[in-house]
Amino acid sequence: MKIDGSVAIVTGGAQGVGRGIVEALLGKGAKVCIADINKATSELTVKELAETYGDKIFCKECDVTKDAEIRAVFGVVQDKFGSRADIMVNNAGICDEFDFARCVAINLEAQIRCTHAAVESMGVNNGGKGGVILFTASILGVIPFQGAPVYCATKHAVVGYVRCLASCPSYSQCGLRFNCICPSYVDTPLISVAELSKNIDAECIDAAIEKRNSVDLLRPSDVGVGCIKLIEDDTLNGKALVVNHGDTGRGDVAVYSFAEPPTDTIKL
Ligand SMILES: NC(=O)c1ccc[n+]([C@@H]2O[C@H](COP(=O)([O-])OP(=O)(O)OC[C@H]3O[C@@H](n4cnc5c(N)ncnc54)[C@H](O)[C@@H]3O)[C@@H](O)[C@H]2O)c1
Ligand SMILES: CCCCC/C=C\C=C\[C@H](O)C/C=C\C/C=C\CCCC(=O)O
Repeated sequence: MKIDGSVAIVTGGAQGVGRGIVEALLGKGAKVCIADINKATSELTVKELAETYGDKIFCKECDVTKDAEIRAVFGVVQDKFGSRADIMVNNAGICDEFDFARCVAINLEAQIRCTHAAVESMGVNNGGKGGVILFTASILGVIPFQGAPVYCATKHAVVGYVRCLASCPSYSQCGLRFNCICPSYVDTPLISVAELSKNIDAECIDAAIEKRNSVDLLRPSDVGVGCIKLIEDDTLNGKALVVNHGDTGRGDVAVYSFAEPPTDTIKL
């Protein structure tokens, strides 16, 4: 699909990976709404980006765990840009093994809530134009990591959800595609503040910390490049695109054992 002139919503777009995706979309000519729970950071980001992109960027405070707030975003976007959304990026996420219910609520349940609202607004059966619904999963959606089993489970679930929706003919008939991006370590606060499980395997956590400290972290803009590919290429549906440095450091990458491999790898 052509991004220039399109309308996009990015949840969790105030900072980190989401901001990288927002900037990639703006750079391709999209008009973008940041839907984020953090009003102050959202407004600061909009202020910075508006210097280049003017009124093509705005924000709407939104807690993605609340249906009414999600639906309000779609309404405000239509009012502001005079057109329904063409691109929805379900990106907001946390890593908290202790408050695991919140981790599931944000990383999985909210992705489903946002998708229901997006399908309603974007589906051609409902007067929408069709488009692309993207998810920020993680490399931990396709490989295990003992330090964060709940986080890993939510990300595996997102990959499964995307594959199901993409293989459903009625969604294709509504003009909708579904893909997810699966980054390895990205340089954002999340990988510093992640609340990892301390009980499962300390050695694995130590190994992960060592790995994180030894690799060049991805930049949010690297993830943006992957998202643009997943949006622009109309043949991509139900894909889980791993973004890493070409080496996960493991020999047992589970995704390759899928019956129909859904994953492509791009080397940066
Ligand atoms: N950083 C990494 O290494 C990495 C790797 C792979 C995937 N991811 C995924 O990328 C996504 C973004 O993570 P990040 O690294 O940019 O983290 P981050 O903490 O820098 O940013 C997360 C953003 O989501 C927002 N957010 C949190 N809860 C929300 C809610 N309930 N409603 C609306 N917005 C909410 C925050 O305000 C923040 O702006 C997450 O889904 C994460 O799992 C991150
Ligand atoms: C020591 C810090 C680890 C923080 C991990 C917590 C959250 C991770 C979020 C991202 O979605 C994934 C980022 C990196 C993947 C982490 C470990 C897997 C290691 C796989 C490998 O060997 O490359």
